[in-house]
Amino acid sequence: MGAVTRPNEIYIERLNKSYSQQQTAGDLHYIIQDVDLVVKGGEFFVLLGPSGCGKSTLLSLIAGFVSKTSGHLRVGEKEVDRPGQDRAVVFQQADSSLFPWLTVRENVEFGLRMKRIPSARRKEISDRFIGMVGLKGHENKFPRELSGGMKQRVQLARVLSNDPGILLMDEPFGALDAMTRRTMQRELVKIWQETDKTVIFVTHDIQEALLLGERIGIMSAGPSSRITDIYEVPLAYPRDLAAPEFHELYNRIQAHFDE
Ligand SMILES: Nc1ncnc2c1ncn2[C@@H]1O[C@H](COP(=O)(O)OP(=O)(O)OP(=O)(O)O)[C@@H](O)[C@H]1O
Repeated sequence: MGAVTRPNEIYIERLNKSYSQQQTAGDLHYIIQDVDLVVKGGEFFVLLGPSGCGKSTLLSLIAGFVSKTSGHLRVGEKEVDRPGQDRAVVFQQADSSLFPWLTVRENVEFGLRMKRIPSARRKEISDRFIGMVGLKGHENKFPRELSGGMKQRVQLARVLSNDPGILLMDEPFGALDAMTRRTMQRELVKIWQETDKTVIFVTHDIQEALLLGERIGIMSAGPSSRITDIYEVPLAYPRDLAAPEFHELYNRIQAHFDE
């Protein structure tokens, strides 16, 4: 018997995606081609690659938003063919995912309300995650009254309150100013350490990848993009930007993109 698969483990083998039904194997019009990847349950994995290489496409495949052309894609024991409550996506722009007519608390509790969780329990859960993302005291504000960083925190609290085993994050801090971005990166690491979720985090920023990931998968430029290399990051959290090991890894990864 093989090892027991955790429900928040992701298994990808020879995964292909083409947006045209007419494409056949070997055709250069695949967006991603022959992607192999296993992400362990509870792991923080970063997908790093140049703009347009297919990072969001791979994330959307894992989310079940788009269907694969061929290959295997499993979450736990199940082949992915649609979105599921075991996976949640955090997008770059919180605006498109928050309801402007609901307060911070109502936005965070939205999924719980849909699941008909009683209000006392909803409040307990939303209090926990609003606190965790540092929004205590802002519960009754509407999205229009919040900064970009605060909206992104609401999005994260809402996703966490639904308790998915897997967080799929598509450049979630890309639109934030540098200082807010650093704070959010630190807090995300803390939240991940507290909740044992699997995180797949998409970025094209090497420094961000090195601050966050236990492993970093490098995607080649598209079309027919693949994960060409995987780096282990053997540095303790919180990561020290000034450490020589950090610079050394940064330079090795940068070299991929200079070729
Ligand atoms: N619905 C679609 N139909 C056709 N082509 C698409 C579709 N969605 C994405 N693509 C193409 O797939 C390729 C990869 O796009 P994707 O958004 O996955 O890249 P990315 O690495 O996330 O880029 P970025 O870092 O700029 O967000 C691009 O060439 C894009 O034009």
